Amino acid sequence: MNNIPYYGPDDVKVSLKYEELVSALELALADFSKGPDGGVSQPLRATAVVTQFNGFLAAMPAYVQSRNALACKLVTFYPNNSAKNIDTHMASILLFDETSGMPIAIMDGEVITAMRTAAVSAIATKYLAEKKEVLAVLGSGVQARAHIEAFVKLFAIKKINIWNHRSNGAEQLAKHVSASFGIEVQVFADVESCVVEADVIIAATFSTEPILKECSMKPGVHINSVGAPRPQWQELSKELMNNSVVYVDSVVSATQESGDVIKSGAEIYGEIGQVVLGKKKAETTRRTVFKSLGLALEDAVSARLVFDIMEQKKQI
Ligand SMILES: NC(=O)C1=CN([C@@H]2O[C@H](COP(=O)(O)OP(=O)(O)OC[C@H]3O[C@@H](n4cnc5c(N)ncnc54)[C@H](O)[C@@H]3O)[C@@H](O)[C@H]2O)C=CC1
Ligand SMILES: O=C(O)C1=NCCCC1
Repeated sequence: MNNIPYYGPDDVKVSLKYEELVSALELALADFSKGPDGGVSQPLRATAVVTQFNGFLAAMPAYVQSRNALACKLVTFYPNNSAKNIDTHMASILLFDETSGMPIAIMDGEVITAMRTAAVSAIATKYLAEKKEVLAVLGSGVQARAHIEAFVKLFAIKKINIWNHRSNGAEQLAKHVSASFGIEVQVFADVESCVVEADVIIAATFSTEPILKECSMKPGVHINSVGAPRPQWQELSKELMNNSVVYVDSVVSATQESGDVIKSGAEIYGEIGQVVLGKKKAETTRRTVFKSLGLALEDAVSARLVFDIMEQKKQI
């Protein structure tokens, strides 16, 4: 592993553009949902649990043939870090040459994790949301911010509603959004008022209990839920899950990792890759939930994009 390049968070930020990420990930998710013929190899992530510190270390390897992307992300998530002002997620990605297995780059995985998760929610939203003007965001951390940045870039968002269980987090995010994008932003003290007029809802919290429950929502509202990535954790209620058409990134991941799916017993209608392929209907008039667990293939494709762009820059 001598002399392989390291790409830090700033390199990743300048390399990745949401439009390009969405196109690349849409095709890779479709490849994944083709099954064995799709050229994607991705085992369920292996997670070590550090019980006494409420911490997790996950290994996420994947190969995506159509993108020449072979990589493994190592990611820790420690929900209690926020009280200590330390990042709750830390990640590194090792990229390999697919022909020889030789490591070719190591890079920051935190920016990639934020951007690719938001990009995948945007793909689900593109297909499943009838309207995309009013966005309700539950949570005010890294994912909430990345989702707002991606959605403002990709859709004609007119208003953003924010709720967080600690109101100062929501206030801070609202200030950032208003200063950066000049869009109307409102902070809400309760989830119900935050979501009532929304076309699209993002749930991106570290909650382990349902925070979004049955309440007054637009009939065709689309919900992206990216939190609750453990089998015992939930951020959506059982009733909400059972009264929605549920799409996932991976049936294997959702049925083994998602408390929202496992504890509700809700039926999964299909994978978002099957929607991209036209094999499952994109429901837009009924309420839809996209349950995202996060897939290693998303990291591999993103890391390969960063590598190719950084290599091109060296040639100039
Ligand atoms: N689906 C995917 O691909 C990915 C999912 N995630 C998950 O998304 C969620 C958010 O991640 P980040 O924004 O990076 O984390 P973060 O630590 O930056 O933000 C967490 C947010 O949840 C809030 N929160 C904490 N405890 C809560 C509680 N008990 N009830 C309600 N809200 C609470 C915090 O105030 C904060 O707004 C986490 O569950 C994380 O593991 C993270 C990366 C990728
Ligand atoms: O996909 C990821 O990366 C993660 N997903 C959920 C937990 C934290 C990391």
